[in-house]
Amino acid sequence: MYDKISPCQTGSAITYKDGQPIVPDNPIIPFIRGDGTGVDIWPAAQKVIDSAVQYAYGADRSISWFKIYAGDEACEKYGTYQYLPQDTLNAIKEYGIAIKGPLTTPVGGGIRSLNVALRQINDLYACVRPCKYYPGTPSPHKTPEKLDVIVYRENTEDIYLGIEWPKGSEVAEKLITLLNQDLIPATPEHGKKQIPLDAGIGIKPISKTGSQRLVRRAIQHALRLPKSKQMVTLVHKGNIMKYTEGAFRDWGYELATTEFRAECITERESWILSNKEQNPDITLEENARAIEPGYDALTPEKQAKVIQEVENVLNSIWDSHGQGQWQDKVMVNDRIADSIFQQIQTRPAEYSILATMNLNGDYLSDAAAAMVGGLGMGPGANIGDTCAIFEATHGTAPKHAGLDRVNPGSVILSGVMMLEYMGWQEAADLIKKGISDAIANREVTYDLARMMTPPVEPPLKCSEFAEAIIKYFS
Ligand SMILES: NC(=O)C1=CN([C@@H]2O[C@H](COP(=O)(O)OP(=O)(O)OC[C@H]3O[C@@H](n4cnc5c(N)ncnc54)[C@H](OP(=O)(O)O)[C@@H]3O)[C@@H](O)[C@H]2O)C=CC1
Ligand SMILES: O=C(O)CCC(=O)C(=O)O
Ligand SMILES: [Mg+2]
Repeated sequence: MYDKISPCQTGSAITYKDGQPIVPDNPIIPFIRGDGTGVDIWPAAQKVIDSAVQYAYGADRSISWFKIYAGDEACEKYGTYQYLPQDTLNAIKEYGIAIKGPLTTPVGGGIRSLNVALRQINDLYACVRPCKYYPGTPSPHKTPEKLDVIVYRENTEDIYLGIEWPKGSEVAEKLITLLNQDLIPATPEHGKKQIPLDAGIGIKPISKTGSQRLVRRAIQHALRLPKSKQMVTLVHKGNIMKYTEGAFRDWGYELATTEFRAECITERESWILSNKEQNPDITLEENARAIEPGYDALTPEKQAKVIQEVENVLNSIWDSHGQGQWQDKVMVNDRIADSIFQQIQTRPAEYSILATMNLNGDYLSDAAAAMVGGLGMGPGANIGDTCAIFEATHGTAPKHAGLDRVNPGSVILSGVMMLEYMGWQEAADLIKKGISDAIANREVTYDLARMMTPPVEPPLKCSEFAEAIIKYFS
């Protein structure tokens, strides 16, 4: 089954039942070291994870690491341009869970992202990136402790599908001509718009299936959170991209109010119900006016639609969700993407799970990580129904590569997510304690050291930070 690698002699594979991993006491877990700073970070992360498992379970549990290859290391082993060998794909499929360091993607030409390819090939449709504050972490934000969000990023479609053509290529010109001469004129809403002939063209598919399976996972996750954090915000730019990003929002609400009807309340429904709770005699029209800004300026048809919406909500969920019962449900709301970037800064405590499409999620997860200490503290998981790959939010940070200086925290925290996913909570908790204590004692790498007051000098090396975390297990 494998060409140039040999699976571990001890241990067995993680399997899946109904989307949940079944984890033996000695799982074989494939790992990709990664390019750039992967050479520094991965050994540090592996050491911390192994120490935590050993400390928590003694001889009862251990991980058998299976080294697999991608990126530069794969080309060295498998030959030129062999960035993602079949061996690697086979191992991930066979063993069900993998963890990886970052992999380089060139800008402009060159290979397409290996990171994205791994997600698409394994159908890891939910990219889960928690951004939570560890006390003592320096932050550019005044109240970083108020931010505790999880970005749920759709991971398989959107422009990351990589279907695009460069300016001047035969297909781009053909497509532009077809659009300009045929499809755009045949669509009245597009008027006389035309695409410049010297445009590159990219395709942004957002499907109902892809959107709803992501939102489904986000709602399921919200249901496992404490009541005060049971919120899912659908983040989109649906005012501009109506049939892709706008549709994502609509499909999200549709799912919440059908499949999760008993468990969810939308923000608008909550306004309708609470208006009636505060004033049992409120008319449908008064209620409609209260929930719809600019109601009086609407056409009679649009006003009738809002009134109908109020009536439908009261008829369908007053008994199950009214009289305050909605306050115990998962709150599903939506925000326009540009606005959420300022909302997490100005009103961080009001958000919990941010469910969004691929590009928005990519941007948002870096921005949210910055608020709680930077990319050195941003873990992530790519989750599907029969496979999961854990990796940091950050990339290869090439200027720091090989210097033993970057923060391994993101990959270590991705390891924490992996341990939690495996149900090895004791080991995960030990690492979280180790990180908290190391930061509280100002034992940190350069990125956190430079933001502390006074700055920590000299900062710990990458490998020393791992040692410090392990030291604080006891
Ligand atoms: N999943 C993946 O594997 C990803 C891969 N990439 C790829 O990585 C490459 C480099 O991308 P780039 O845009 O530079 O983004 P990076 O995330 O690699 O780095 C940007 C900056 O973030 C900070 N940073 C990143 N990692 C750490 C860390 N572990 N500890 C402390 N600070 C850190 C550094 O800031 P400073 O220098 O200011 O201290 C660094 O210069 C590209 O090829 C990109 O495609 C990008 C994202 C994800
Ligand atoms: O694949 C890459 O090179 C970049 C991906 C990325 O930025 C991300 O997944 O956050
Ligand atoms: Mg990114």
